[in-house]
Amino acid sequence: MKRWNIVLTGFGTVGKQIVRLLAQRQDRYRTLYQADVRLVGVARSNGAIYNPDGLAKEQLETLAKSSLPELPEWDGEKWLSSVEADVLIEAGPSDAKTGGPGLRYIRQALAGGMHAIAVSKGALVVDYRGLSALAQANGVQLKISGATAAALPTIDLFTYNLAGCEIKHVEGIFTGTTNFVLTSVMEEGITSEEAIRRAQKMGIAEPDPTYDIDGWDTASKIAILANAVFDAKVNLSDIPRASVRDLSLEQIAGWKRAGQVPKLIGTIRRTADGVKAAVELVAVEATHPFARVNQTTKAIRVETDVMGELLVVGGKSDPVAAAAAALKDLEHLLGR
Ligand SMILES: NC(=O)C1=CN([C@@H]2O[C@H](COP(=O)(O)OP(=O)(O)OC[C@H]3O[C@@H](n4cnc5c(N)ncnc54)[C@H](OP(=O)(O)O)[C@@H]3O)[C@@H](O)[C@H]2O)C=CC1
Ligand SMILES: N[C@@H](CC=O)C(=O)O
Repeated sequence: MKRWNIVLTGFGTVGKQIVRLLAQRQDRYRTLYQADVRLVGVARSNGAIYNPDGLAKEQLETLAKSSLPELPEWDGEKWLSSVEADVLIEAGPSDAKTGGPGLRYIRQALAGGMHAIAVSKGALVVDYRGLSALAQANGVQLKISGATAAALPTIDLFTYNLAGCEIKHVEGIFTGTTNFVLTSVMEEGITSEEAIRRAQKMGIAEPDPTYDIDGWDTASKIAILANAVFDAKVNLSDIPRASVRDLSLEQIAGWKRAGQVPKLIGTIRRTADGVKAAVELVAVEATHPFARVNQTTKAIRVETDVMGELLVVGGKSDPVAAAAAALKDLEHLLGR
């Protein structure tokens, strides 16, 4: 039985679900992969716990309950360099400007020979290429399902199911929060502010919901996918974005009168000038397949050269589903 030590950075809404599912699935890992998977370390914003034999339930409960004391001298990178682990799962904040702590943790993990599973997006937005090269140079893997629409298959669809195909065009509903807002204002008649509050309660909106509402979340996901799948060099700042904030009653009434349904759609297309990505607010006709993708559900449509067109609908945004997507990546590592 091979031992797999896991460390987790970020113990918030998704991190807690990762911990719960990891514990629940221990027997599955033993039976299917002959893997003794142990969570040995968990870090929050200003403190962490570590036990090389595996963290006890009580230690995790204490960490979850504690409002950690202010420890300005606590250094997450120093802590990470002191732990022994095979896999880092990064579920801290998504900082798409600098990469935030996630970028430093993932770099450090890969350079030190750990596989990394990213749930946060910032590191990948800022330096997917660098991280991918670092992983390759160190003989480890960088897995990114959680950061690329999580339960909706995107990166795995491209790399496994469509392996060998030329991807010509991608479009999708990649952000559950914005789809929930649009569905709510159209069908329930509530304001976008109220819909955002509900998305926050469900744990799917980003800590600063502006990141979702103004299209940054979708832009981040398509930037990562464009760079990972199309080997492009797309910067977040190059991607034109649309927002679902301040939708007027006239706009909503107009869509309803025309029988159209508004959707925030991310696209990646090959052009003569290279790969282009965009986030647009599109009023699709009622017959369009995206018109029936509602609430927190997401969808992706892909055009390929030889496998035709594919449409995947589902993989709603949800913290448990996001945790499950990260652990799908873990199973791919265990099963190598
Ligand atoms: N929510 C969702 O449905 C999904 C979220 N994601 C991504 O997953 C990530 C986590 O989301 P979510 O759990 O909702 O966010 P939360 O805000 O609930 O949790 C963030 C966690 O990160 C911790 N953290 C902050 N700074 C550091 C640091 N320097 N070192 C270690 N830990 C740190 C926080 O610590 P503390 O507890 O001390 O505050 C907290 O535990 C985000 O990047 C998000 O974009 C991806 C897919 C779906
Ligand atoms: N904020 C995102 C969740 C993670 O990617 C969403 O609403 O889909």
